[in-house]
Amino acid sequence: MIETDLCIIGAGSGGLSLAAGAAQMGARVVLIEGAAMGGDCLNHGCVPSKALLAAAKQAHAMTSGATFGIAPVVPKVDFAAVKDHVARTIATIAPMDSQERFEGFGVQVIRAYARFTAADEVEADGQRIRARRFVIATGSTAAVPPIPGIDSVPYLTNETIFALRAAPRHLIILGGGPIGIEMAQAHRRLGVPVTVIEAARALGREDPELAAIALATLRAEGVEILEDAPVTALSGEPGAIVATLKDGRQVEGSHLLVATGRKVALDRLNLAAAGVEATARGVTVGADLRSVSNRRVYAIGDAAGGLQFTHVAGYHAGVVIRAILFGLPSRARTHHIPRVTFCDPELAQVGLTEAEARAAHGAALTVLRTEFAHNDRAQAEARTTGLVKVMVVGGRPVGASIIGPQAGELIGLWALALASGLKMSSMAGMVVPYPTLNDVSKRAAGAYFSPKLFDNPWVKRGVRLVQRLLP
Ligand SMILES: Cc1cc2nc3c(=O)[nH]c(=O)nc-3n(C[C@H](O)[C@H](O)[C@H](O)COP(=O)(O)OP(=O)(O)OC[C@H]3O[C@@H](n4cnc5c(N)ncnc54)[C@H](O)[C@@H]3O)c2cc1C
Ligand SMILES: NC(=O)c1ccc[n+]([C@@H]2O[C@H](COP(=O)([O-])OP(=O)(O)OC[C@H]3O[C@@H](n4cnc5c(N)ncnc54)[C@H](O)[C@@H]3O)[C@@H](O)[C@H]2O)c1
Repeated sequence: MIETDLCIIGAGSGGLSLAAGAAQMGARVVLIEGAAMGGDCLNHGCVPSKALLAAAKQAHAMTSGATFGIAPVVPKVDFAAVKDHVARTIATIAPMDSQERFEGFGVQVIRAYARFTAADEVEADGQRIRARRFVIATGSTAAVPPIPGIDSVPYLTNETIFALRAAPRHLIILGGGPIGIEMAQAHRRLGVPVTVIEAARALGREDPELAAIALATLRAEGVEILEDAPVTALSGEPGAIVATLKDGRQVEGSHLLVATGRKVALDRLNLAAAGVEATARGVTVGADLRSVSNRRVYAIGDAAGGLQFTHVAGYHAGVVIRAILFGLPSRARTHHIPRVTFCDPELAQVGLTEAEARAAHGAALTVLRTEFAHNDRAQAEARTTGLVKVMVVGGRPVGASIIGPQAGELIGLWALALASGLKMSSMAGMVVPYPTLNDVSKRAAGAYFSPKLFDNPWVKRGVRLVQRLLP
């Protein structure tokens, strides 16, 4: 029997952040991981997908230099070597998440799947762990839709696609969410024919105007994206898979990637033994991320049933650490959480989209827009596709949407503004270096004040009066 202050189940983005913080601040911590240290993000998610996208971007650059006077060439893609780059990236980052590093912090790491045996006890690898507090940080896995025939055809998920060493002859991707869209563009740029089949609207959570720009770019690069196209049956054999759509159309491909959303990983936990309530979305928690039915238990990251991002899992770790270590009240908020789909151009959002802001604030809403085409750096780099939209209520931003080069970097400024409740005057008053892409954000903020300054007869009268009086 191990007695400890804090037992964390799952050594992914959330569990690792919490374990490192709690142990370094003096708590006795047991961390239990059933598979690879680092969880989805490192092994099957963010890291491999961004490494693959980077290789794809390099390939694309070779085909798109004509504007600069550089003759396009068809890149020779060594698919296995691309995968070596992906594997190397994971291996280089892995020591940060390793068992040894965490043991160095004083964390007791157990490599096995954990299950609750009582309200205050879990079992893993034959050991019983009793703790003052438990944190469920078990993440999620690919949700596989119950399409007739799906069990009779081989399919890939995020856990298997990065291990493919040979380029698919034709990749069918089921689902046009962030995973589907990122994987579609990455594979297409590496020379793979790709068809995305989306049951509803691709990038359906994003501002439709911005999503349309991303989808148009993918289509122009040769990705076939079928929307409102539910699949009614899957058939075929390895290397020749057929998806039959509701309207009777058939799509044939060599490989099938299922990217239709996530299922929280709670099955192995035997939650009933601990009286921890959960739904298909995740552990039932309040804003404090504490189980509503067992106050010893918290849930963070994907398992908490909300936004599913690595930075959210890390943020959740910070929220619960306050309560668990210091007994202080703390609540997770969402209004300042950014998200990025790392297609090219990148698509980034923080706070409310235009439609959400209009529904919430009606006539009090002002929407500001600036296009990358008005940005000198974007012009110099011939990367002018995209725009920034800022939703403003009462002189403060309530949301920002960006599609364009480095949107994922640019959204950080607006995430800070929303988190800190900054006014538009602070954003407009900021001095950014010239020429940088960040000037699009400053320009958008400036647009909030331009009509008040430039189209205002009182300002003009005031200036004329002062000019008459000044010596
Ligand atoms: C392809 C893909 C790309 C993504 N890209 C991004 C991105 O660019 N940016 C971003 O912010 N997010 C991205 N995400 C989402 C991100 O990976 C997740 O939101 C994040 O990993 C969640 O962290 P977590 O700690 O909740 O869970 P995870 O990181 O999944 O960790 C959970 C861990 O718990 C372990 N576990 C499960 N059950 C048990 C048990 N009973 N006992 C012991 N251990 C257990 C698992 O083995 C796993 O290691 C991506 C996801 C995918 C699939
Ligand atoms: N860049 C990032 O931050 C990033 C990248 C990838 C994933 N993620 C995280 O992982 C989560 C999961 O990503 P995802 O893309 O798998 O899920 P998702 O839920 O975001 O999108 C799934 C898409 O599949 C569609 N779909 C559902 N069932 C279908 C079916 N039977 N046939 C065809 N289409 C179907 C849905 O309409 C939806 O558009 C994301 O929501 C996000 O939180 C983040």
